[in-house]
Formats: sequence, C-alpha cells, structure tokens
Amino acid sequence: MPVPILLVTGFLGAGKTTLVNRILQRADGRRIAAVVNDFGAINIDAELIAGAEDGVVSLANGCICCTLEGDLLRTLSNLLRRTPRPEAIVIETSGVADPEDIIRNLMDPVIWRAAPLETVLCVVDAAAPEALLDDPLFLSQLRAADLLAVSKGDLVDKASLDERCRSLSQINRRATLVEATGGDIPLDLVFPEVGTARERTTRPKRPSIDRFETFNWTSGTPISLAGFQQVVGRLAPRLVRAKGFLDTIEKPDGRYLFQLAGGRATLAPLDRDEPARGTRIVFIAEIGRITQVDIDDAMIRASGHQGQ
Ligand SMILES: Nc1nc2c(ncn2[C@@H]2O[C@H](COP(=O)(O)OP(=O)(O)OP(=O)(O)O)[C@@H](O)[C@H]2O)c(=O)[nH]1
Repeated sequence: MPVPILLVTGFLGAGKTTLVNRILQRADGRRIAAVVNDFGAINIDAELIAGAEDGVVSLANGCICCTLEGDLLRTLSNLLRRTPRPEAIVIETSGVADPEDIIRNLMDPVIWRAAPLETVLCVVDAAAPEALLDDPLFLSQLRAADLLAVSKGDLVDKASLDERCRSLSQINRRATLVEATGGDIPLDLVFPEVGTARERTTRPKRPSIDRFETFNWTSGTPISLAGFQQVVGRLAPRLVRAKGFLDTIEKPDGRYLFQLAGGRATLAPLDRDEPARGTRIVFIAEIGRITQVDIDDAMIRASGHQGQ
C-alpha cells in the first residue's frame, strides 16, 4: 500500500508545528510518522512535537528545499523500510522553505510509487501583516497549496479574518480554505479516504537566494526572566522569528517555552515536568539585520553571565 505524504508549508511562525502537533494528537492510533525541518541548528520543533506513533525524525541546520534535500529523500526511504510501515507521513518544512523545490524532489519516481504526495497544506497566519501578501516566498508557499489552513483567527476580528481569507482565495483559487485556529483542522481534509495524489507541475529549479540567517544562544546557567523580556523587546524589531527553551532564576524547577512570531512574543511554562537543561534559543533574521555579537551582548547583559 502506498503511504500518503502530507506536506505542511507556511511562513516563519505561521503555526505549522502547532497544526502538526494537533494532527498527531488526534491520529487515533493511526501510525503517522513526522519529519520536521528546523532551519536553525537547534531542533526546537522536534521537541515540541510529541506523540507521533512512529516517532519524529528531525532534520535541522538547513532547509529540506535546498541544503538538506538529499537528507529528506534518505529519511523517507528509511521510514518506508520500517516494520510496521507508517500509514502516513507528515513533512513539516521550515518557514524559509520554497515548497516547489520539495515537491519536485518528492516526485522522484521511486519515492512517488511508495509514498505519493497527497496533500500540500499551507498554514497562513491570519494576523500577519498585509505586506506579507507581496512576499515572493510567501506567495510561492500559498500557490503550491491544495489546502490553506488559516491560523490565529483568535487574534483578529471577524471582518479582518474574512478580508484575509478573500485575499488568499484570490491568490490561490484552486485551494480549499479552512480556518484552523490553534491548529484544529478536520482530519478527513488532510488525510482523504480516497487517495488524491496527482502529478504536479513545478517550475524549474531556481538558484536559492540566501535571505535569512539563524543565530543561537545557549547557556547552562539560569537567566533572569525580567532581563530576558527586556532583551526581547529590544531585539524583536530586527527579528523575523525566535523560539527556544529557557531555564530561569525565577522558576528553578521548571522551564519556559519562548516564542516570537509575527512580532508577538510569548513565554509559557512548559506543562511537562522537565528538569532544567539549559537555555537554548534560535533567532532568525533577514541577512544583515542583526549579528551574533548583538545577540550575545544583549543576552549577556540581561542574564549577567557568559553564555556560549
Ligand atoms: N493565538 C494563536 N497562536 C497560535 C496559533 N497557532 C500557532 N500559534 C502560536 O504561534 C507561534 C508559532 O507557532 P508554531 O506552530 O511554532 O509556528 P511554525 O510555523 O511551526 O514556526 P517555524 O517552524 O519556526 O516557522 C507559537 O507561539 C504558537 O503557539 C493560533 O491559532 N492562535
């Protein structure tokens, strides 16, 4: 039996991991394997995804549309050799990935026969600035989709949500559009009962343009929550995305999950009873907007100690 692939794309911080997590939580015993690609060197997403019956494979420090394309095909072959085989495979791309390049690779005849690409789903942040609708990478992600899942409807009013949905439908008239706040999406849309895989036409491969860069901050010493919040306020205008885990002075026996997406920063205590394991944060910015030195200086000043 062929194993259908669901490809989940969407801009940085749109809500892909949240949606993949919801799908896996509701898999109801179905063996779904997940391949998660983080652009940064630290695998934050893989740690946030729990409960995949067949485990989560993490590909980090690059993008499966270019530098890691060989790793993706090897990972799929390995998943397909597992006994028992997964019943479906979800691939979460990084937010900087152009899905066209991944789709072209998935149409490799050997992979296609065993694991046809059934659905391309693009998660779209309803609260993202209007200007994103002119962004070439975002447009490529939108246009590749069969399914547009609109996240963060809870952050905008009904009129703005309707207006955003209208604009999205005009950009991709072929796609089914569905509201998916908190990643909630009907499972029969993402895994249709009757296979819907079809050959897709993709444009020829373009040379990839380096547009974003990632920076890491890691430290074994707990940091001050108040100091960190000040740092985030200062750095946020120069960042597109940041995420990570924090060990704080204020909460010595638990950890925080930090997220900065769409200009919104959140800090949430992790439900899991996890011991301190060090602070690990990935910062993503357009090239030239910020340097590792800026980040190190800000973090060192905030935490009053030296990180690495
Ligand atoms: N209010 C609200 N927040 C959401 C929703 N979906 C996702 N988020 C939040 O948006 C932030 C980014 O979500 P992720 O699911 O990590 O986004 P992503 O697309 O996987 O991010 P990258 O992989 O880094 O590109 C997190 O803080 C989520 O909790 C939603 O529907 N409503």
